[in-house]
Amino acid sequence: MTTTQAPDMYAAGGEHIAAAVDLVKVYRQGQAGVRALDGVTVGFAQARFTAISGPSGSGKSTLMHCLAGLDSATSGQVTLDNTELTGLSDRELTRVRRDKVGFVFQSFNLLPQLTALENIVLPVTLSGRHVDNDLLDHLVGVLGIGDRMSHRPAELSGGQQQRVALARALLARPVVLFADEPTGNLDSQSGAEVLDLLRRSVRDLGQTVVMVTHDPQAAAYADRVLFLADGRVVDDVDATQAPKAPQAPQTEESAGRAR
Ligand SMILES: Nc1ncnc2c1ncn2[C@@H]1O[C@H](COP(=O)(O)OP(=O)(O)OP(=O)(O)O)[C@@H](O)[C@H]1O
Repeated sequence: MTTTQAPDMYAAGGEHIAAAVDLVKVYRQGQAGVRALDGVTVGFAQARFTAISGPSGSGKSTLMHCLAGLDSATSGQVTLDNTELTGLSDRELTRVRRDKVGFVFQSFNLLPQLTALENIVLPVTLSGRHVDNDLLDHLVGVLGIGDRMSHRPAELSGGQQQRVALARALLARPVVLFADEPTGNLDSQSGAEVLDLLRRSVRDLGQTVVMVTHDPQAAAYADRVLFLADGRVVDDVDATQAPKAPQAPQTEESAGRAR
């Protein structure tokens, strides 16, 4: 296990596709302030799967929102694909989010009136780009949703809806795909499948993925796990080097199956 907080390793830009330097976020609450991020310096390498983990209220979502240009920091720097987000206007931030960022949320966020296929292609067509049909076919095949393309979200299971959301995010070829508790609304089987698909997008498509999760089993799918506590990075584990990251404790039943 390696604990790293050295700012020079995580200087903005360089080999990192996304980075935060000395990021502070204070939410004002009347006279008081909540220091949700307290000087976070971290970089994310391309084509890696990073989980941001930590207890409730530790700042995971706030960090993700600042990295993705959904929220602005109180101080510090965020860079995404060599663009410094700090200081951009709302309009410029909207463009960065549209062109460079993909999202997968716990709640799927599909448009209910549209079919699965229409949901998947919507962001690309809205941004005036043409749909890469080869990539679309590939994603639909890998995600196993080919026979669901004409269904509306209400006619799909939670796992299928999250696969549609994943296809929608990946089709746009985002610089970084941010996933916020993507398995939070799924049963464990569907959740494991979605996590495996995220991992495959990193391996097969070279996608960079940053996932917020409080679930150690979900975090175990990542190459790297950042742990936050009280708005600070308290541990940074390279899971490709370390012994396999936290697994569910073995039950009598699973031990029996393994025997
Ligand atoms: N809009 C807001 N206004 C005021 N305080 C906020 C706001 N958003 C978050 N906070 C506070 O900032 C801190 C960090 O919140 P954040 O949502 O980033 O944590 P988290 O680790 O994602 O938590 P969880 O796992 O429960 O989602 C918490 O103390 C939270 O109450």
